[in-house]
Amino acid sequence: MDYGLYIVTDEILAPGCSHIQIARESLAGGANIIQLRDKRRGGAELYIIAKEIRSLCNEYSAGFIVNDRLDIALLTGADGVHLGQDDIPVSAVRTLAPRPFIIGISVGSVEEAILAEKGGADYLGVGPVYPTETKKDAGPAVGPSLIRKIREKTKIPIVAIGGINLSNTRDVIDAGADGIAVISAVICSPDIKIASRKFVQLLSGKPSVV
Ligand SMILES: Cc1ncc(COP(=O)(O)OP(=O)(O)O)c(N)n1
Ligand SMILES: Cc1nc(C(=O)O)sc1CCOP(=O)(O)O
Ligand SMILES: [Mg+2]
Repeated sequence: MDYGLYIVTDEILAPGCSHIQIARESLAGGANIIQLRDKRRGGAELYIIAKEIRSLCNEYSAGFIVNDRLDIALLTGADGVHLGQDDIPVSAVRTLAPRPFIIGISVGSVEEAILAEKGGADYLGVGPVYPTETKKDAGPAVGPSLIRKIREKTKIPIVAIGGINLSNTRDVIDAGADGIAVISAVICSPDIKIASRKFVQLLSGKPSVV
């Protein structure tokens, strides 16, 4: 899985723009992974949305991850689920979802990262790297130095999240992140496709032409 540009959907930050529209525009701009993240909708609606995003991701050969909802991920053929520290333990999820199903875990310390890797996680969501308004309970920013420390102690891919923008992307990649998970810097921009493309170009080392 290429973790490069990992877009997390959020309809609250983008009034009038649905998860599906966010996914479609981000994919057209070159996003590698879409994570469906919705704390409000029930399973019936999420199931329909997730199925649609699954097929969009297939069109672009991109990965599809569902936040929190293992049931929705499994039922819609998602590539994986993203879990927080308080969610079902990875060892339990594995009994229902063997590899190649991907399990991503949020971590905010070296200790959590080591435990997540030992427990069988496939990647680590490290954050919040920078201050963010998007997730109020994310805790204090850990900075790129934590990515460097986690890189030294673990082997599985690291996805940096929290306050990632075009100006700090280089720093988190240089610190050892395999990808960046972005919400507001893409979703709150006037054009999601163009914003995604700028990140992709930055990650590929090419100068931005848009
Ligand atoms: C890639 C990635 N990393 C971290 C998170 C945060 O997940 P979690 O801690 O479960 O918090 P919520 O997103 O559920 O509020 C993530 N979603 N994606
Ligand atoms: C969903 C999420 N998880 C975080 C964590 O630290 O685990 S920070 C975060 C929000 C990221 O949004 P933005 O790109 O707008 O800062
Ligand atoms: Mg969660």
